[in-house]
Amino acid sequence: MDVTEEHDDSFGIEVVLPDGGKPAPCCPHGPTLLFEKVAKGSKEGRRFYACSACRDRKDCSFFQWEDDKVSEARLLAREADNKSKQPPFTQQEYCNRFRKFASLPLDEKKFCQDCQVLLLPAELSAHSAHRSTAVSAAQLRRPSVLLRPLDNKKSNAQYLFTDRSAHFLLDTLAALGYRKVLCVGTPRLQELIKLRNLEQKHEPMKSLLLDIDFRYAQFYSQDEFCHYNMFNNHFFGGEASSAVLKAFLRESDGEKVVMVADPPFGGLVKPLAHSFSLIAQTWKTLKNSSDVELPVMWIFPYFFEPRIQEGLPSLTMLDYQVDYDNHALYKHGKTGRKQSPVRLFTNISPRDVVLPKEEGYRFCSVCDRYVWSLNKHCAKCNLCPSKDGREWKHCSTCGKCVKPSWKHCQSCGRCALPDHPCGEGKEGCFNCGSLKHKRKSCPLKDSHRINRRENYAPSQEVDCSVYVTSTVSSAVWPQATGNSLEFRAHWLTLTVL
Ligand SMILES: C[S@@+](CC[C@H](N)C(=O)[O-])C[C@H]1O[C@@H](n2cnc3c(N)ncnc32)[C@H](O)[C@@H]1O
Ligand SMILES: [Zn+2]
Ligand SMILES: [Zn+2]
Ligand SMILES: [Zn+2]
Ligand SMILES: [Zn+2]
Ligand SMILES: [Zn+2]
Ligand SMILES: [Zn+2]
Repeated sequence: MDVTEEHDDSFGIEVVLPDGGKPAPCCPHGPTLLFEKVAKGSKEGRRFYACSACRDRKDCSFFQWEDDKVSEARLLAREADNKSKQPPFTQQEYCNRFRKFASLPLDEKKFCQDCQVLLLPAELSAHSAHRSTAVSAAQLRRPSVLLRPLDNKKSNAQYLFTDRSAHFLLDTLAALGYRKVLCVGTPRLQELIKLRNLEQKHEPMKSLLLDIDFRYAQFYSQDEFCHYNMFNNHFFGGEASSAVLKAFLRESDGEKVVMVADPPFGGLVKPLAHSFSLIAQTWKTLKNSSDVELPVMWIFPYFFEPRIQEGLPSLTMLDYQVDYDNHALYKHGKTGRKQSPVRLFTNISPRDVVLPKEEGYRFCSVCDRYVWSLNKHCAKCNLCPSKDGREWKHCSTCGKCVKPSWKHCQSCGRCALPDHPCGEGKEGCFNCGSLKHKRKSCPLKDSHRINRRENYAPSQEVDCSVYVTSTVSSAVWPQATGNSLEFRAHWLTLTVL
């Protein structure tokens, strides 16, 4: 059966986190993740391994049932294939190349746009038929501008911060006294930190970039970049590379560490939370203290709040809207549905993260945090209720605030979109929306999924940009295609035989 039908709710797919038992087979992206396909009505589902990093089989086709017997020959072929897909140079070699490149005269500094590499003089002839550009000293310090953003939406989704968001993050972290920033999938933040140090106006900050995009390895030294996969906490450079992280996390000189992660938005929350916990655990062990937590900022769409809090309960969602240069659809300052859905989730005390007044944020003294201008405090709920940036309204029958587009429906006994499939049980399942069964027999009833009843992800309402697919709640970054929003579900595009 080819499982590309996201509406098929007769089964669900969950990630089974590694428990230290049998090691998972590896694809070119490190250890694969174990998934469990749970069919309707059955307790135990069939398990299979698939790539942790790629949600499209075109990018990584690894598939293996957990109970498959894999022949020696196939294992060898797999190993050879994995090796052939690794970067052409080691981090050490990239550093040596960078040093040589930096010492070249300006007119010999060339970057091949086709191959996305800095070229040394001896390599020029091999790239003579390719498009290449000159590289100024300023460009060399801004790799995120020089490199073409990976637009592979299903795997890398390289959306780069606007100056507004990057500077807000940087200024906030500096003001909070952090001197070491662990940049997980945030290359632009890392380069701004380095540029800020060059200004010599502030106390210098250290940064370490962990990213799967090894093109960044060309620009950084060994203690500034690790080729890393955040879905399985895999260091492609092995022990030497994870030792770099360990050294960075050590606060021996009193320099406070903070981790900032901006994973691809379609990524599964559970493995991400697991990797981040492992990093936090390493930090804790080094600190030799059990009652402190590594300060974290996880940047992700608001509708993942329940999932993130399930994985990392100490994180709180802030109202700040993070926006991106190369994402035309969501920009700060727009209203209604055009606002960016991306927020900060942090264990830093919300009252300490001062959101810019000039952009319309204000402090709510009751909630003890900064909120967006349209997020009005509701005296009845005793909180600032809005999640999506629009002004929510209180429904006295439901006893809570709801989205502005919702109306109270007498027959459903709750607020919903005016054109919702009305009447519980009359038109399919109220839990997941399927027309094939009723709520009582919903196979997803007890699973940890975003419930349609909640204010987050009613699949009828397009504006929340989320598409709930069985147990895998896949948030999907809507792609602007003309006037319509194309929703990309993921993970279920895996072919399950
Ligand atoms: C949404 S972008 C964030 C970029 C960030 N906003 C910035 O401006 O620096 C996601 C980043 O995560 C990286 N990434 C994607 N998949 C990854 C993975 N499996 N492991 C580590 N990094 C990954 C991408 O290369 C990209 O840099
Ligand atoms: Zn893979
Ligand atoms: Zn080339
Ligand atoms: Zn409030
Ligand atoms: Zn209310
Ligand atoms: Zn209501
Ligand atoms: Zn109704």
